[in-house]
Amino acid sequence: MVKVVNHGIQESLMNKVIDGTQGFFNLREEEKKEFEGKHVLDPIRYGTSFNTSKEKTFFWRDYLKVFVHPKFHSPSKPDRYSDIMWEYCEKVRQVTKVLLGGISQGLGLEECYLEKTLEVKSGFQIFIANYYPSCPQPELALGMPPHSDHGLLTLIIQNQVGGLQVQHQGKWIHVNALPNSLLVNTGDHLEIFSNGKYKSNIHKVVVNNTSPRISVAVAHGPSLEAIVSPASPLIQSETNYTPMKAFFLGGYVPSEPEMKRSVEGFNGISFVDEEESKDFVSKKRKLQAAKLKKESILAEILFLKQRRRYLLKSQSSDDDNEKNISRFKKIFDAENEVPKVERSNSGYDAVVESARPAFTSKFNSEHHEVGYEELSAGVDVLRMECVPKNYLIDDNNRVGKKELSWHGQVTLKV
Ligand SMILES: O=C(O)CCC(=O)C(=O)O
Ligand SMILES: [Fe+2]
Repeated sequence: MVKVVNHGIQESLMNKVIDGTQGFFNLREEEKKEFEGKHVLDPIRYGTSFNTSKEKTFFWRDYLKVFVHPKFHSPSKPDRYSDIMWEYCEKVRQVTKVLLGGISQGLGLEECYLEKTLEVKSGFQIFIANYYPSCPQPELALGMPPHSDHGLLTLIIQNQVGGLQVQHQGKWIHVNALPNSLLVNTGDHLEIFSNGKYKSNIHKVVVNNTSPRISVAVAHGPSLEAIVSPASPLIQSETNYTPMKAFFLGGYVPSEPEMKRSVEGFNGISFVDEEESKDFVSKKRKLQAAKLKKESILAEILFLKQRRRYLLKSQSSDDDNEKNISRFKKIFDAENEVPKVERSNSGYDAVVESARPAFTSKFNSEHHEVGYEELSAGVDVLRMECVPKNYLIDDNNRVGKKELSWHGQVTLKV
């Protein structure tokens, strides 16, 4: 983690971002609920982190996550928040570009090497506003569990209340932010790209019982199209990092350890909680299996079509062949089925277009990235099946449904 000062972003703008964020979390519950995304890929998601299923620690945080690049989204409330977000995200992206240039040079590469290789210009930028209410029993809760961030660099500002801690040599160090500074976390993609020279830092957030804390973390990553591998000049004969897809939702399912790491990272920049991730991956696996099945059926159909053509051509008077032909005819008079399948596939992108999240260039038509039909299909399926998961501890410390903004209602029990 580093602290950046003299970054050129006006203090007044940073204050407006924090005030606007406070304004957002101050909205009435029904108003905020308008932005309560249903699925991890929704471009705007307001929600609450609350996980009691396994751990005995409670996560004490509300959040708003917005995909702001390559396509800009923002909540329509409170007034002017959108403009402020836009201005801040532009500025913070410029700072990130400069930092990445410096990092690239620090690795002995050309200044633009990292930016070009990882297609950062069309990379993702996610605005994550965190609200940690003061907590009656802070020793039993965490704002955010230990994690590393998933992308390249996450730039954080906060109101005057501390709580961020970084792990250093096995110990948790409290981060004292300098006034008007940006706190910068190095992410997993940077660790891979630098072949381990820049480690992604592990951090967590603790809460307190006096003042609510607000932080705004803006995460920056490569184009989701990019395969993140160690920069070739940094590759050594041994101990190389394994390349990974910038975003595993883009058509490939991660291995268990990768999944674990990604989930940790995702918690960090708060894409998903663990259950949601696992659920997503298991659905994606099923979809991939279904896709394979569909492909093999289509291949079989193609083969039978050719065979039919061949048999028709040969015009054999042979009885057996007659029988075969009429059998094939029967099958392929149901040939209409085939164009239907094909039609629905080729139309997929259009159908799902409106549901596409903008953060992922893969799904973003403006960036001409189409064809991830199984993911698109996954999005659709998940949209239908995904139920928001908000929980409340009842008096017997069981877990059940809960409304958002639960902090006031909940008694902590371990
Ligand atoms: O609230 C903070 O200071 C840190 C937030 C964070 O770690 C994250 O959003 O990944
Ligand atoms: Fe983080």
